[in-house]
Amino acid sequence: MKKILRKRLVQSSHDVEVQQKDPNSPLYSVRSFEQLNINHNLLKGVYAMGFNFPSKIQETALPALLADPPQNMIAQSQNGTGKTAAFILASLSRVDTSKPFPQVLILSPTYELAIQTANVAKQMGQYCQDIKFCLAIKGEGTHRGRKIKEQVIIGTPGKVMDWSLRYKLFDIQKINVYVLDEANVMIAIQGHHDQCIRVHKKLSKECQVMLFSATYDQEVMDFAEIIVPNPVVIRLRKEEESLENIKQFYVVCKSMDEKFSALSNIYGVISIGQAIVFCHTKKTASWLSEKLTKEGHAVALLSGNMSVSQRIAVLNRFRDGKEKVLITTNVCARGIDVEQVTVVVNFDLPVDQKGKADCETYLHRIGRTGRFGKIGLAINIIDGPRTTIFLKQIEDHFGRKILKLDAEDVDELEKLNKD
Ligand SMILES: Nc1ncnc2c1ncn2[C@@H]1O[C@H](COP(=O)(O)OP(=O)(O)OP(=O)(O)O)[C@@H](O)[C@H]1O
Repeated sequence: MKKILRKRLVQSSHDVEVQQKDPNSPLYSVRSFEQLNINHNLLKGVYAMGFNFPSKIQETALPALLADPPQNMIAQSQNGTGKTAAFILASLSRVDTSKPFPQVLILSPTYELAIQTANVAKQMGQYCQDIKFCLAIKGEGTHRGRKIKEQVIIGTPGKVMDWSLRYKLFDIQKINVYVLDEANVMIAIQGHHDQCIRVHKKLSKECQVMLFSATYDQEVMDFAEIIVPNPVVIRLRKEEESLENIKQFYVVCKSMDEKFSALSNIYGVISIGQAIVFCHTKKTASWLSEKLTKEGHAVALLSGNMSVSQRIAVLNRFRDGKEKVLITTNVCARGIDVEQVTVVVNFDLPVDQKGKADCETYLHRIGRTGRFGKIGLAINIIDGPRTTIFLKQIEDHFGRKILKLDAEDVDELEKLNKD
């Protein structure tokens, strides 16, 4: 199995350039970054990050976002196709460094994501030394009353609302660019929705609004079109949402012990890259991590009841490859970008509040692998009729077959080579 996966997952280095020439790929581009009229110093940052050509979303969104007058946008593109870079390039292009106050406000649903986005922004802006960044997340105190001078604020909705509306640490009317990353969840989740809308209502009429997400519910889309005036809308068809480069499989187990042993077998193959294992509850996640640790495996656990600093420390260790496996719940399903993740395991399939398969979360979870055209594997563990139905619902929703895999049977594993 190790051999097969190594062949499939690691020898895919030619892929990005090939995919960028394939018109059907989300990485396809006809233009270069130079042709997108990006500021010279930002362009240097882009190249320093190793980006040679824009992806489809970058080349489609940037001309409209950089146009004069600024265009509002509601954009959709698959997981891992470079949305973050698109909105950061557009936002940083609008910063007037002669003005020492916030002009760009980027909201993320979690603090891990806000930190990650801020890091991308700092890298992209590394040659624009006068652009300053400020993180508005839990744990980041500001001295009461200290006005924020940095031009770019990246944070979570609650903290941003506190700093702007409650403590008046910056003037929201002076914000020129307002970005909602993971817009679907920002609008669909009640708490975030209320905070984003309260901030949004205080923006000036001229402020450019950008919504980016890999998925949009119809209600969210309807609502977004009401709050974002005259937007340029970039949408995907349902069948384009799930990525070809992520191969999806399922394994059937009869008991918790079998699930555990299937996972142990899978664990055996992931020394070649890294894996994220998703569980339904914090309890299962910690049970699983204890059990694997007892067997001598180095695993990391990330769950919602950890403190801010613990969560960030766990993610940093995982990013640095200190642990190969991260066991988590939905807290890590969205946006987290760790390039070396080759396998995602759904120890439990995601379920929504109505007791149906949560297809959107499924897509975001498996999108933690297969970043920017890399090949990834998603393995779903099924343990009875209920989860079989969920799997079917997911297949039907995306119109994509999920193949059976026998974690014990080498011939079956050969299937990985054929798709
Ligand atoms: N033009 C490019 N060339 C090469 N790599 C790129 C390019 N744009 C982005 N990337 C890389 O691709 C990966 C995925 O990008 P990013 O995180 O922006 O995707 P995303 O669409 O925001 O994903 P998600 O929907 O999961 O949040 C990152 O590691 C990023 O550095």
